[in-house]
Order: sequence, then C-alpha cells, then structure tokens
Amino acid sequence: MTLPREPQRRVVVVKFGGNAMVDAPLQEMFARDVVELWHAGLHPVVVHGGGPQISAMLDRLGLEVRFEAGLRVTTEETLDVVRMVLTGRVQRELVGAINAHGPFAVGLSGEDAHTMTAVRRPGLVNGLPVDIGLVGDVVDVAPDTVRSLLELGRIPVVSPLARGTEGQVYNVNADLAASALAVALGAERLVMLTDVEGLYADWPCSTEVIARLTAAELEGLLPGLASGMLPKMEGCLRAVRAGVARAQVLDGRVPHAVLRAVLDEKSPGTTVVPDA
Ligand SMILES: Nc1ncnc2c1ncn2[C@@H]1O[C@H](COP(=O)(O)OP(=O)(O)O)[C@@H](O)[C@H]1O
Ligand SMILES: CC(=O)N[C@@H](CCC(=O)OP(=O)(O)O)C(=O)O
Repeated sequence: MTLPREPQRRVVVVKFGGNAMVDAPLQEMFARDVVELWHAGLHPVVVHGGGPQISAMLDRLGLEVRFEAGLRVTTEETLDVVRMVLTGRVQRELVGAINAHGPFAVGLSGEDAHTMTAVRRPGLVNGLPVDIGLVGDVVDVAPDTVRSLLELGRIPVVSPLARGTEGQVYNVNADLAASALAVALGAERLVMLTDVEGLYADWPCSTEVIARLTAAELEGLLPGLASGMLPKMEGCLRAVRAGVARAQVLDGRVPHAVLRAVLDEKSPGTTVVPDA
C-alpha cells in the first residue's frame, strides 16, 4: 500500500493515557479510530502514556513507585525502566495495533532528532519545590521530524521522553508532552483520552463533569486539582494559551470516544477553550 503525500491536512494531537490502554480490545478500537481519522482527512499524531505499565514493571523489579503532584519521582534507575517500558513496549504495541490497518504508524521518542528538549522540573508540594529527580519540562520542540512523517502520510506515535541540553534524558509527563507537541505543530485540537469522564468539579466527592471551561476559568481551578488530573489540565491550559483552538479530556473507556469528538463534535468530556 502506498500512502499519498498529504501536506495540507489539519493536525489533531491525541494523547492516549496508560489507564485507557490497559484493556486490549479498547486499544485495538483506539488504533482503528486513529486510522479512521486519517481516512477522514486529518493528520492524527499520537502521544502515548504508560504510567500504570511503568509502575507495574517497577513493582516487579522491587523499585519504588512514588508520585508528587501527579509526576513520577524519577531516579536514574527509574528512568531506565521508564524508557524500556515506554519506547520498548507501550509504543511498540500501539504502533503494531495501528499498523494492523496499513503501513501508517512510525514510533519515535521525544529524544529522537531533538524533537523535545527539556529542563529539569521541580515538583511543587504545598507551593514548595521538591526534588523529583529526572523529570523534564519541555522547553523546546523541533517538530520537523514529525512533520516529515505527516507529509509522507504516516501517523507518528511519540513516547514522552526528552533530551536535556547536557546529555541527560528526562521523563516527561505524557499530557505535558502532548501539549507541547500540539503547540509546536500548530494543531487545531488536542484530545486527551483517560479513564474518567472528564474533569470532575468536586472529585472524589462527586462525578459531575465540567463540560466547558475557558483558559482563565481553568487557571483558577488548577491549584485545587490533584494527582493525574493536574498535569492533564495544565497541558490543556498551556495548549489553548499557545494557540490550540480547543483541548479536550475524554473518557477513553467509551468506544469511539475520539472519533465522536473529532468527527461528530459530540464530546461529553471536558473542553477547554481560549479566553474570549
Ligand atoms: N478533578 C478530577 N476529575 C477527574 N479525575 C481526577 C480528578 N482529580 C484527580 N483525578 C484522577 O486523575 C486520574 C486520571 O489521571 P491519570 O491517572 O494520570 O490518567 P492517564 O493515565 O489517562 O493520564 C483519574 O483516574 C482520577 O483518579
Ligand atoms: C514525569 C512523569 O510522571 N512521567 C510519566 C510518563 C508516562 C505518563 O505520563 O503516562 P500516563 O499518561 O499514563 O500517566 C510516568 O513516569 O508515569
């Protein structure tokens, strides 16, 4: 199968969370949906997570699993496992699932060809900085490699790792990596698939979803958010503040969630839009 060269399509960055991918049939459906987006005339770019898969491997190896403010405390030893699990396993599985439908997917790590450059990011606990090790905050994205793949009609599948400027490698939260890539690619939309229906207004007390938020409204809520939702909503905020027209958090457990959101504009999750 020869893929057509397609430089003009609109770019949609889809973040597929580790929690949404623990179910094999859902992962296969996700892969089909991504290819469907491509057939519908879009340029999907996938950024994958893998937090639960990394934690399971750390457990098996008897290494510590610890998060601060939604980010994994990453030692040199942890980073080895993060890299192995993300680029060696999770990315490979996703690439394989997409390529069951044709020669679309090409996997790369944010480390490749300087695609993502990061600096060390301190964790913030109760407003105070804490050392969380080799966790990076993306400060520069070189999108040319991903763009070239898109122009060749491929579907890039990107692992959330980044290079530092002094030879080190950083573990980057996948939501923040997806956000940075969406901005650099000039994506029209960032979609994050996770294992809840969206942003709950009063989690864990209630499951009432906030359907729509402006950037300013989200900024006000951010300090009160916890665990995995914190980097996710920070990623949405950064994206819409930097030109992405909308950022959505959707329930990846719902079949065809991404297709319904992007093609049918039916998105029961949370949508973040720029300030008026
Ligand atoms: N306000 C909130 N609304 C919804 N989920 C929340 C909220 N605060 C924390 N969470 C937690 O965040 C989790 C999603 O983040 P995370 O586990 O990192 O998922 P993913 O692997 O998809 O990135 C939810 O399963 C939930 O436990
Ligand atoms: C720094 C940091 O926390 N990195 C994440 C990278 C994977 C990720 O973000 O996966 P999910 O999207 O499934 O949570 C981690 O080590 O778990």
